[in-house]
Amino acid sequence: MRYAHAVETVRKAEGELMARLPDGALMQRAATGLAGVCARVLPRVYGSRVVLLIGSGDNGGDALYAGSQLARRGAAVRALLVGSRVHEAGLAALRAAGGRAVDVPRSAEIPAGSAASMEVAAADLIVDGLVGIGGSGGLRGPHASLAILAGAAEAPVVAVDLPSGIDVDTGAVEGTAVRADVTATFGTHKPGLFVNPGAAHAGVVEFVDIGLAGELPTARLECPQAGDIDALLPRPEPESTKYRRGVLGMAVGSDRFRGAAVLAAGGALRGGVGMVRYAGREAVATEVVRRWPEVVVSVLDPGDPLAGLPEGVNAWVVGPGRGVDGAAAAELESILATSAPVLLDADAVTLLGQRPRLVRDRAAPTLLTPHAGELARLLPDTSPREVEARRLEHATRAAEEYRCVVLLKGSTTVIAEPGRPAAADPTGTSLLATAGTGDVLSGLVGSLLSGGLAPREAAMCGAYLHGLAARLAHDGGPIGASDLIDALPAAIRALRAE
Ligand SMILES: NC(=O)C1=CN([C@@H]2O[C@H](COP(=O)(O)OP(=O)(O)OC[C@H]3O[C@@H](n4cnc5c(N)ncnc54)[C@H](OP(=O)(O)O)[C@@H]3O)[C@@H](O)[C@H]2O)[C@@H](O)CC1
Ligand SMILES: [K+]
Repeated sequence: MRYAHAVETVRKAEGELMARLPDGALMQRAATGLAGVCARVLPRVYGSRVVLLIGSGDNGGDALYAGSQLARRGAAVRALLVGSRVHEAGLAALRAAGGRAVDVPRSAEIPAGSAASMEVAAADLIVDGLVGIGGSGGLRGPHASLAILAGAAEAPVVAVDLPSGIDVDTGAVEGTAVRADVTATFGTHKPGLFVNPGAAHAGVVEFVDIGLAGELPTARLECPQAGDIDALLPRPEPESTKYRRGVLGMAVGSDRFRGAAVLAAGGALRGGVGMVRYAGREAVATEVVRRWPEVVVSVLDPGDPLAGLPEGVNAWVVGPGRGVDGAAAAELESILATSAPVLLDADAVTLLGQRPRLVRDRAAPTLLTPHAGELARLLPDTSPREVEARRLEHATRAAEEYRCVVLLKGSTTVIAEPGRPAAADPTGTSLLATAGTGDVLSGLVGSLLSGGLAPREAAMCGAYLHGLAARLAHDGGPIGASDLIDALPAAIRALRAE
């Protein structure tokens, strides 16, 4: 598991550790780790041209000390000073090691052909020490110009602690931010490194241990790795039966959206469920069984649909393609009145917006799996754009307001549960941005719920496998939701092989 802490927590932990260490010791640890990352990125240190982008704060100080270490190993190091101040001791160390510093004019534009722009273009490695955890908002003035120049240069960019310009605690990017190939982060990960758009700016994240672990409380955000997911996934045991492995009830699809039912059932079956019990109209049930003969169906009578809902299921998936009419609302209410874990997706989330109490007052485990548009409908005065830009914040808010677990789908899937650290899925990919992938996810996570996982853990495992399956299914061309289903067994195998 990778853990991330908010800025305020990092500052407090650093303060406590610093009080017990000699002056500057923490920065030296950070700088040495950073120099090591830079040395691994460069084909060779000796003779290479390293350009440091240096802002006012200690982030620049880290870069200057790391630059001094690289200069001692024979690199030609240039520091471009762009802040209103500079870390003087770091600058002195760089100069003593043979590095040079250039003052960048504080004007907003850095003209092509200026010394600074030529240095950046000719670099073998660019180190982003513009701002760290003391930054706020998108980059300003010459900081922004340097970030753009670095993005246009051929050299790899190593970000110090985080890519300058991303919001450390949320991953939001408001304006210009550095796009790094590698980020060397100190002491703990920062939430913005795991959540898009920040995560997409961070590149490969390398953790540099500066001895902070003992001072850190519970993480704000967790990012599960393959081993964590493997440890959570239910495994069939010798005495497993289809009932023990889990019976999943599915109230999904409608005459109009039959494919949603087929895809969701496929996600459940390939997710390892013991048995799927599909409940729906005859035409849909027929399609489901044609594609998946192992599904047991309950054909619902349009005159009295609630009477036909199967009993004795371990968990329910409700909503994808189901519609938002009165019958769908009554069905949702009836399923939420049971004591089984329930996953609400798509139309069921929309219905919930008008009836929040259905979930708020529910004692049994409940999981919502909205995309940004659906989540926005659950939160008053919130637009889908705002949800996309600050995913973590909005998922957390919805989980608290509805007192349940929320999996927010999208460019980074995040999972929130009141009183627990949020989780960010690392496997997400734009390959998943096609119709029907959400239906597959609902079935997959439902199967894990029916297998006994708690909603947060089922959501973490489902999101991880879903992204991994997309990557495995991808052979260069586009993929569809059905390909995801086919790739799920390979994703589970790949996890176990690691
Ligand atoms: N604490 C520790 O023990 C350790 C800390 N460590 C390191 O210190 C880093 C934190 O250092 P920090 O607190 O000095 O802040 P940091 O982010 O370098 O600079 C903030 C300054 O930048 C500016 N600025 C802000 N926003 C801006 C914007 N949008 N666009 C442009 N400029 C902007 C603003 O300056 P001003 O504009 O006022 O000149 C502000 O004052 C941390 O990330 C890690 O790398 C490690 O060595 C380990 C030990
Ligand atoms: K930085």
